[in-house]
Amino acid sequence: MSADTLATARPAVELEGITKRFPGVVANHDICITVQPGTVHAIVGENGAGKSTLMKILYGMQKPDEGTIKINGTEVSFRTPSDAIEVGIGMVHQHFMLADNFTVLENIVLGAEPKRAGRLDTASARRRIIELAETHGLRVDPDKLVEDLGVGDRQRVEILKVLYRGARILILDEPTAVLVPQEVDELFQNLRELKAEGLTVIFISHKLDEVLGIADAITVIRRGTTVASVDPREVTARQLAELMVGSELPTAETRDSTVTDTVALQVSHLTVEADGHHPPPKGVGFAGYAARLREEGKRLLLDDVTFQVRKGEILGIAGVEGNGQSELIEAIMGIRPAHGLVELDGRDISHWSTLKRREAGIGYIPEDRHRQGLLLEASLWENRVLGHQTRKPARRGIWVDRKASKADTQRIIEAYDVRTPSVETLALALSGGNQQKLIVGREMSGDPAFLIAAHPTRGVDVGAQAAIWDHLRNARANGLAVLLISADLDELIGLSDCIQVIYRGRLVAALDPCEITPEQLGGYMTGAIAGNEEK
Ligand SMILES: Nc1ncnc2c1ncn2[C@@H]1O[C@H](COP(=O)(O)OP(=O)(O)OP(=O)(O)O)[C@@H](O)[C@H]1O
Repeated sequence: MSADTLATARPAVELEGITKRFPGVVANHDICITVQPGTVHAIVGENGAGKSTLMKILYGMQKPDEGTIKINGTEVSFRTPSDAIEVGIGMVHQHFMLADNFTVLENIVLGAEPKRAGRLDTASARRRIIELAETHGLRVDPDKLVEDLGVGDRQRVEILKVLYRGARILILDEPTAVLVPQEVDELFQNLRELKAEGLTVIFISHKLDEVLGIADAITVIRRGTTVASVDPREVTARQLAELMVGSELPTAETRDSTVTDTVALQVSHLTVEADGHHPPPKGVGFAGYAARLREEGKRLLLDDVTFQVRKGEILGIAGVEGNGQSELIEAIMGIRPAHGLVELDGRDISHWSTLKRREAGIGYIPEDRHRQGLLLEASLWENRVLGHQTRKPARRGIWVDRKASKADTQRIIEAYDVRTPSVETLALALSGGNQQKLIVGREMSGDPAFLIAAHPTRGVDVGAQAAIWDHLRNARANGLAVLLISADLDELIGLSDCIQVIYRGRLVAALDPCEITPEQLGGYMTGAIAGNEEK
């Protein structure tokens, strides 16, 4: 940009004195941020700092109580996201909002269809999508079904979708949380190209190394207000973390093995069919059944999975989302029928209900905290009891023991640093990271024998992440067996005693976390490096 244009270029976004209050909480207080056009601007802050609230205000989902918003120098007031889209703002949410059984083209135009004589003008939509994809280096095939796309491609479709609606300012909410390192590189390349085209990107992230790698400017929010605007060339990840948290961070771990010889969970020949569950014919055992189904041309979501987790061990499962990890968790929890054997402490639990499995001591941190982890309309203490109704502290005789449940919720709030006004607060009023901390605390309570931890620190800030890692390590040292599924490769490598890679429903490689780099792991996960058990 020449000095002249620099002098005349108006900021893409100016937020001045933004304040937003919720009952009992000031989520945003006097926030001031200026985002220059054609830049990538990162917003960082610990859980509950107020980032999402601010982005919702900028996208017209919430109204500020005070303050002004200017877009390209003009003051605006949004009532709904449509108003924000109208002036060129687009939002890519963390959880993709695409329809799986529609094509890329259909997903992109959905809700903004070009019509000719009252009918969908597919030809002009296709032309425009191809043109947008080429201009911004976002390669996708418009005719592919979304269900056949990998995570990185789906994200590109989401970005194209907002560009198609004319966005010049893009808000990305934790865009790298679900990507492997290679995909992160591609996304960043895309963002650089968007920038070169003069578009502005605002993005929220907890991964500070990545923020430093891509951002042109960084704003730090702490306890609802802007505490610093920093130049990424002038700070380290550690300094940035300390600015966020306002104190020093815990130091790195020691890696002493606590793995015992006692098997807590044994999974044998676990197999899940894509087109529903059909019990095997009489006389056919589990071993070899997957091979038989394969020969019959059946598509398998889980393909003959066998492994064990011993007491004191964390077994990590690495995989690009959609390679069978959800099916694996659901089969172990008894949510989804499967062929094969699941044994807990030597007992066959394959035919037990989910509730019975939980009562037998399986803790479960689910991957989707909104659908499976929390009742958003219920209070925190009621959520503490959820799924644990039949156990202490919830149960007294046939009644729920409210007093004990509330006291235990308070204990979790303190031990896991859940930021909330009280145990009576509704779960929906907590920030995403604080909801996650509550679930982790609940599932670690009551001495589980075996814990499934799916993305245990997704969406939590660096301080809380270190605390959750500590809790997991301590529990492991006390004999807990953990199955850790995570998209965060540093987390997998840092916590696991062994890492298994899942690819197209199969366990294809067993790796030593002390010897593997995130890049190599990413290679196995995407199939670029062939595993040793390919059939
Ligand atoms: N609808 C709501 N009702 C009441 N309080 C809310 C609501 N939404 C957010 N809050 C509160 O506002 C504060 C800021 O939350 P926000 O979700 O903006 O944080 P965040 O920085 O995005 O956190 P995270 O990194 O955990 O997602 C929190 O204390 C939260 O509990």
